[in-house]
Amino acid sequence: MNTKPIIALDFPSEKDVMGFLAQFEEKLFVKIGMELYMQEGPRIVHQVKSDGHDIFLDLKLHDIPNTVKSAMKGLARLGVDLVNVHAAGGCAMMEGALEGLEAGTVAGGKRAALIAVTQLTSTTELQMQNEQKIGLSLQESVLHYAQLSKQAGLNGVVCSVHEAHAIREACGEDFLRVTPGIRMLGGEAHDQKRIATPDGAKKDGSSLIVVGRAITGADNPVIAYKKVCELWEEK
Ligand SMILES: O=C(O)c1cc(=O)[nH]c(=O)n1[C@@H]1O[C@H](COP(=O)(O)O)[C@@H](O)[C@H]1O
Repeated sequence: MNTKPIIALDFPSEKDVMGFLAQFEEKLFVKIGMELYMQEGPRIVHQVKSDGHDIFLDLKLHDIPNTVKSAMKGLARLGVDLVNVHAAGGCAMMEGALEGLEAGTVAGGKRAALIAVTQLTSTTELQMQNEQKIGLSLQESVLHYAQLSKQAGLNGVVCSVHEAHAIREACGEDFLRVTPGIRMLGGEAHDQKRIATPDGAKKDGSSLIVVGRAITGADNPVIAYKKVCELWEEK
């Protein structure tokens, strides 16, 4: 899989996205998430794909197994590269997602990689214990969800950089550790709680990084992206 930093296209409209992408000369790996997809639907996926970019479609499905299976079957037809669900939906739901993805992938086509969100990078250990009533440490909870996702046959997880190393040890190098919550040194965290720099992510075992506001909110997004790439490439 393409290992370029994934740029989160958290924009409200097609117009904003196209204006943003027009600044770049190279083909990118981008993430289309809820904000954009809820406004523009499958059309924006087709458009970004036809411009030659790789796509992580981040809709974080979380429902009963049958519903997720059917929804994933539909998403598979969009021909994206990476999709996700919430691991909290359970093993049967994740197996359903995989079945749907396989059933919906066109014959001879490449199936999207399927990953599961463990604990959101905006969650702290205290919040997890108080609000979700999970009596584990955050590291243990993330690791548990990673192992459950692996058992269900998924290709990896979304986690923070802080858990990536332990997941690689437990689940193997090929099991993807996709890490959002990426900030430049001293950059504003916004709503993220478990953050790291691109070079920290590389060092600590991320397979892929997801970067939104550090690039999209920069005065010059192309320069910001290049800086992230340099740090990510440096081992
Ligand atoms: O699944 C995700 O992509 C995701 C999971 C997670 O735990 N944390 C997280 O921030 N994300 C997404 O990653 C992006 C991070 O954006 P920034 O905080 O602006 O870099 C957003 O689009 C989030 O929806």
